[in-house]
Amino acid sequence: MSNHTPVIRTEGLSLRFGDKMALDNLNLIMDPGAIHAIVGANGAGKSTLFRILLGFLQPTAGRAWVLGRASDALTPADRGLIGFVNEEHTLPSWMRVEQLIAMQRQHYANWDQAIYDEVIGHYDVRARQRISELSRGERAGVNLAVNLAQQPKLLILDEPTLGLDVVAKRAFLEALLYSNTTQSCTVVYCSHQMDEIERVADNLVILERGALRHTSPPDDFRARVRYWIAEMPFRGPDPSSIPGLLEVQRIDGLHHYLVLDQDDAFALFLQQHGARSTQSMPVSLDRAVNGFLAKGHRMPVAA
Ligand SMILES: Nc1ncnc2c1ncn2[C@@H]1O[C@H](COP(=O)(O)OP(=O)(O)OP(=O)(O)O)[C@@H](O)[C@H]1O
Repeated sequence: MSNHTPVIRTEGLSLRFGDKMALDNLNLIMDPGAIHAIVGANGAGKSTLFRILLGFLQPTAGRAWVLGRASDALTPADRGLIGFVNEEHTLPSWMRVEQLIAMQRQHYANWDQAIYDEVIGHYDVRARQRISELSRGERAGVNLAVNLAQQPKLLILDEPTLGLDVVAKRAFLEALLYSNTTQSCTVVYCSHQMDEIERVADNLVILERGALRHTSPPDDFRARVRYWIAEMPFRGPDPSSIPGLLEVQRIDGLHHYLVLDQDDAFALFLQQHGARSTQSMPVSLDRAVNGFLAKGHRMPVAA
């Protein structure tokens, strides 16, 4: 694999469960050496994508490559270069931490004890403790430390901080961000927590109902969404006629609009519909992504 080979590539990747498309003609390229965040509403297809990439599921159509290899032809050596952490932090509960480390060290040729020690330094975990005795946050820490110490080329983190408190979340993110491993590996980070995405991601990938809706640095996506407030004595334009509309609210006689891909011409549009004054402001990534995803959310079909 050359330095420029995408770490993950999919072409027309589709997976159908009955009449539901979990992945729908997904074309994705993830370059090496960055932290890519994948976001999408529940059911958008994120876990399905990971299961295909790891070779656990076969697509209905299309193909996927991981580290330059077809995902259905990964060798044990390829798998040794891929780390995977999900929210369950499944580790052998009966083992002591030191036994787990000894086992991993034997199994992974690239094991780097200094990386393990550095990452676990963010946690108060004793080598003699059994995995079953660890708190959820500590188990997440051991899981991350073990995965980073294996020095993977690709590390997939699927909602790794789910169920962790604020302190444990912070420890997890700091351990991840300040680890030397992440300088040399590609991380795919999947989360619903936009504050985490904002902190870690170089690249933002938005999935909606199994299809790719956007990919760019997070700030570029944030810049696509703006918040407008218009003072409008009348009813205002029909929402279906408002370009790029994601959300509309009327608060104290002011009309609030969240819109996608609208430049200053949007002020003119509002003025033409009776706005006496208009004001626009940027939004947080959380607001931008959630407004975007809420717009595409399925509504019940009217009877
Ligand atoms: N084994 C299965 N059988 C039938 N449908 C499935 C199966 N696995 C997933 N699906 C469907 O495929 C879609 C994608 O599911 P997936 O778990 O990949 O979503 P997700 O983006 O990971 O969601 P979440 O954020 O809730 O974890 C969903 O609509 C889900 O109902």
